[in-house]
Amino acid sequence: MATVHKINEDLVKERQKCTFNVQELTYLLDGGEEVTKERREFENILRNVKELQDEVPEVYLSHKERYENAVRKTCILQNVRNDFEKKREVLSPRNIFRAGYAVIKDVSPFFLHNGMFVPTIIGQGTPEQQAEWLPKAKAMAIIGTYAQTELGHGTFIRGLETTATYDAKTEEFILNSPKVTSYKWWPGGLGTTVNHCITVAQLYINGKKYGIHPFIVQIRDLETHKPLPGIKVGEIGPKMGFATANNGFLGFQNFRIPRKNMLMKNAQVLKDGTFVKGMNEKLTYGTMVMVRVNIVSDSAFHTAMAATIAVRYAAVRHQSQLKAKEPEVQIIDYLTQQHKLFIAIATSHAFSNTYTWLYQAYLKVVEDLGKQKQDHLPELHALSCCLKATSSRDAGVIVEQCRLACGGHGYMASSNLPIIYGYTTAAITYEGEHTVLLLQTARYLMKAWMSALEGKVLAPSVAYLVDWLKSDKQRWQNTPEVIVKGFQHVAAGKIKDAFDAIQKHVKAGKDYEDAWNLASVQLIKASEAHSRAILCDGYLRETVRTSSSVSPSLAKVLNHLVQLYIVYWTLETAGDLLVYSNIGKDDIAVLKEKYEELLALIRPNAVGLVDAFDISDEILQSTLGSYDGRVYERLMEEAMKSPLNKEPVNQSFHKYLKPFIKKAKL
Ligand SMILES: CC/C=C\C/C=C\C/C=C\C/C=C\C/C=C\C/C=C\CC/C=C/C(=O)SCCNC(=O)CCNC(=O)[C@H](O)C(C)(C)COP(=O)(O)OP(=O)(O)OC[C@H]1O[C@@H](n2cnc3c(N)ncnc32)[C@H](O)[C@@H]1OP(=O)(O)O
Ligand SMILES: Cc1cc2nc3c(=O)[nH]c(=O)nc-3n(C[C@H](O)[C@H](O)[C@H](O)COP(=O)(O)OP(=O)(O)OC[C@H]3O[C@@H](n4cnc5c(N)ncnc54)[C@H](O)[C@@H]3O)c2cc1C
Repeated sequence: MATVHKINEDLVKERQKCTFNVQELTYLLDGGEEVTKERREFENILRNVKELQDEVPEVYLSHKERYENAVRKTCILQNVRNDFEKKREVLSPRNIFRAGYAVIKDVSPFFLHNGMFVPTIIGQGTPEQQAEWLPKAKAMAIIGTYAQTELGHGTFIRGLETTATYDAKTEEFILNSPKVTSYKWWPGGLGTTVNHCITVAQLYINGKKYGIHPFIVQIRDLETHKPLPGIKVGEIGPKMGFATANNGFLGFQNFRIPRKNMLMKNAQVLKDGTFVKGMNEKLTYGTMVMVRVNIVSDSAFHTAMAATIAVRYAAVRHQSQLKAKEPEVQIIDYLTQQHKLFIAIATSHAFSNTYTWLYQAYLKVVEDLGKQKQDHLPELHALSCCLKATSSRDAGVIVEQCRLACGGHGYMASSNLPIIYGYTTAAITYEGEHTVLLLQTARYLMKAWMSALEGKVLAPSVAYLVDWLKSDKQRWQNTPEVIVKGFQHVAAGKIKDAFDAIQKHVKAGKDYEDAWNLASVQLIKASEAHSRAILCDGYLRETVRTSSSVSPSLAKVLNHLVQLYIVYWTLETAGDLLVYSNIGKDDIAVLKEKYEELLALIRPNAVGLVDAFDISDEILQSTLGSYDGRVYERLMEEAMKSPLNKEPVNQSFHKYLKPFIKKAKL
């Protein structure tokens, strides 16, 4: 039977101070009591699967052992999930995603199967293709990944070099990787796990190029798992993080696949080689849009994990004295510590709220596309690009800030902060590199600005440009609503500046493309400002909306958090607000005080707020962040698991140190 330990006294006191019902907030964050119950039930089942407990912590395993262990546990997880879903509803993707952390600790080698392979079959396959592959993929009779990026190209996907040449005689495509730069590079699970993949390749028919399209390709024998003839596949080696994601490379040599393996929901190739264009060639990029939306949710979760670890640790840790002769204080009582940590809690809420409406917008576009309507696609693309870029970047900064807030112990692998950082920082690059996505949104913003100048009606997310053109002289007030308008003014001002900069370069004789490049620092700043305005506006609206349906005590805390978020970003971007809005120096001084007041208001609820994320110890995997606060005991227990502590004298002493010391001359 597991030993039950006493909860750290500081944490007990912190929990007594909490002014709201933690459970109520958990239900709200999960999206309802039923979702929480389902999640806890599944997590409880996993907790009791003995084979999922590691005897040796993963960090001490070799690269190979770590991968093999991850595959072993992923298979168990999948079986437990299948059994669970036989009896009940299908688990929500968010609940699966969270539970995965309790099992794999790093990134699952099946991550891309569920995250992109299955969604691409759904999003890009015809009903017949779905009928053929979906049941097998969902049951994991076939395991796949999404192979798009190549050694030579990740961002500029129109430049991909893998070719799929149609042979009308045999009704097949012939896949080839003509150069080393055309090898697929990065896909998760590709290394040694999957037997299928979606390959994105340049389509050629009768010598003519028709752009990139997705193909479903079997790459390994289903029985022996050996690469099929014409396939060269392997793992790319260790990375900064993603240790068990099993990222791989893949090359083709005259590898033939049947015509039906081109996913043809959009464009099609008929038997005789006739190419039929789709409604919009960018629909081929659909899976990426979906994942970018999901990354906003991932960012919320990673921020919540880091906040939970760092806030609990800050409540348990005592260091230095505020006043001489008084006991050392909990480090959470230093205002600078609160400044580092409470924004982490608020940021997670901001991203969760944003994800809620962004996901709805995504579903609406998918529904519209089913009816051949694509009016809202450009707006969704622009929103998903800048919100993915900003949320992943902010999450990376916040996780690192939480690590630093834990002092030396934050640097321990057993704090789990390094692994969480490895994950969040990767998301800044994958699924569309940060700058590149901001520039995609900037394209949309430049067009929106033109339309605003022409007096056209704009999409809701950029409608503030019209308001700004009509009257930008709103009297400043230090209320969240007016501050959000201020962020919109900053965005509008930066959009105008970037637009004018392009025009200036064009008037001076530059090509539009060169002018764009010359203005691109301003363009990304405009995109960032737009993103911040969207985040603050959406977070505020959602909080106002939910506040009416929760208890007054919870509504009050939610209101403190959203205000903190908005005031924090006002102070961070005060220079921009001074340039582009009517805020004055005196308003900033008032807001500094307001910020300090908000830190004080949140202080008694800090532990309650992270408890409400309801991230179990098995998922957190942190010596510093566990629910019971046994920080020092856990640090010592984990240290004792080091293989170097298993023997009193390590053999290297006899082999090297002893002769070395003996030789040393005094
Ligand atoms: C509290 C929270 C709790 C829990 C959290 C939990 C849960 C979440 C739940 C589930 C999560 C589960 C899983 C996560 C998901 C999966 C795993 C994630 C990651 C895995 C690892 C990573 C995988 C990858 O990286 S895959 C590869 C990704 N690659 C890229 O992203 C490439 C980036 N490049 C591009 O996209 C394009 O090249 C481009 C930069 C967009 C440029 O394309 P192109 O040259 O063709 O286009 P132009 O720039 O010329 O623009 C022309 C025109 O097209 C418009 N356009 C472009 N793209 C799109 C689009 N996608 N849709 C619509 N329109 C588009 C563009 O705007 C231009 O329009 P205009 O001409 O009008 O201006
Ligand atoms: C952990 C991880 C997992 C991944 N998993 C997968 C996967 O499963 N499947 C898959 O297909 N891919 C995957 N990728 C690849 C990933 O999608 C790409 O690395 C990413 O899209 C960035 O492309 P790149 O590497 O070509 O960067 P590059 O485009 O070469 O970027 C290098 C620099 O050039 C700049 N740059 C490039 N183009 C422009 C431009 N037009 N304007 C201004 N600046 C520019 C960038 O801002 C950046 O600073 C993964 C990557 C990582 C790190």
